Amino acid sequence: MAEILARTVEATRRYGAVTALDRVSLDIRAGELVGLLGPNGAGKSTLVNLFAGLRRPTSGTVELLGGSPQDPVRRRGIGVTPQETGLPPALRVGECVDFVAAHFPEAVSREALLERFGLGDLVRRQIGGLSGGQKRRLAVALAFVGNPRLVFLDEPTTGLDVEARHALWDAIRDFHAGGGTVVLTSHYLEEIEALAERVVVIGEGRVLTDDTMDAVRGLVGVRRVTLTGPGLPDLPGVLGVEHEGSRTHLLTADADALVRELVLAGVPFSGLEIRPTSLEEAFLTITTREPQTA
Ligand SMILES: Nc1ncnc2c1ncn2[C@@H]1O[C@H](COP(=O)(O)OP(=O)(O)OP(=O)(O)O)[C@@H](O)[C@H]1O
Repeated sequence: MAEILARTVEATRRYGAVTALDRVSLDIRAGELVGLLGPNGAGKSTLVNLFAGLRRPTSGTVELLGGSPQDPVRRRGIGVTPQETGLPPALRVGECVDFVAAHFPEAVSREALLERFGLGDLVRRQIGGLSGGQKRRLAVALAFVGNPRLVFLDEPTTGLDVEARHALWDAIRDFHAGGGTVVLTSHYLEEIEALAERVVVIGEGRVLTDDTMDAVRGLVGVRRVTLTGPGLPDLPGVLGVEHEGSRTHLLTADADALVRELVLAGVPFSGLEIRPTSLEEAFLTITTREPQTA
């Protein structure tokens, strides 16, 4: 098994009466690309902040690169893009990168970094004059300046247009392909779907699910069988029926059996499509079901 780069053991974080994280135990291993998914206020940012040493747990322990997340030496091995960043408006883009790079023994080259994040043309531009999307890209790029082993990206592509988002995904994939470890949170399910190999679903401060992307998608076990066909009879194993124009969607746990039934019933149909549940459907099912007692 790969080395554990970050770990929480029974970590709880309270803010006054609010329990933002409730006894969370999680290992992040070298080479993983982990997506943290959960509704607003679930505790995702709190978890990232504990890992990155920006907050301490109320109880339980947090380890980063084999030591304390408060240890500056460990922190030099990671990169972080918080959900909100305030960059100094008077600094030029290149100066800002140089300033952050000065904190790391093995910083990447400024040119290579800005190129990778599509900011090459903006090196002399003052940060105050950047668009919102450009500022966000710079904030994400800064997580990679120190040549980290592990990056934490909290909602990295919020506010970016589709093209910029995809470019950023490529940069994250490149980093991962080169052996880098990534933990990211996102509200865009398609982003988690496009990037993450492992999905940790968090709800009300607890880990509800921690599994591979495929397993999370398959968790619900429901398939959607779509076809065009007039007057479908009642068929066994159909959990739900939806109509959309001339198309009918049949939800079932056993698509193979349903198709056999359709054929045996001699129903004329066309345009048969079978689709696994989307991450969105799985996510809604996981986060709205009764919490399991620990
Ligand atoms: N500094 C703070 N003071 C008080 N309460 C806080 C603080 N930070 C977070 N909380 C509360 O802790 C809970 C978890 O918040 P957190 O920001 O970790 O959730 P999140 O999953 O990142 O949400 P979002 O998707 O909206 O960013 C929320 O109820 C939030 O209001």
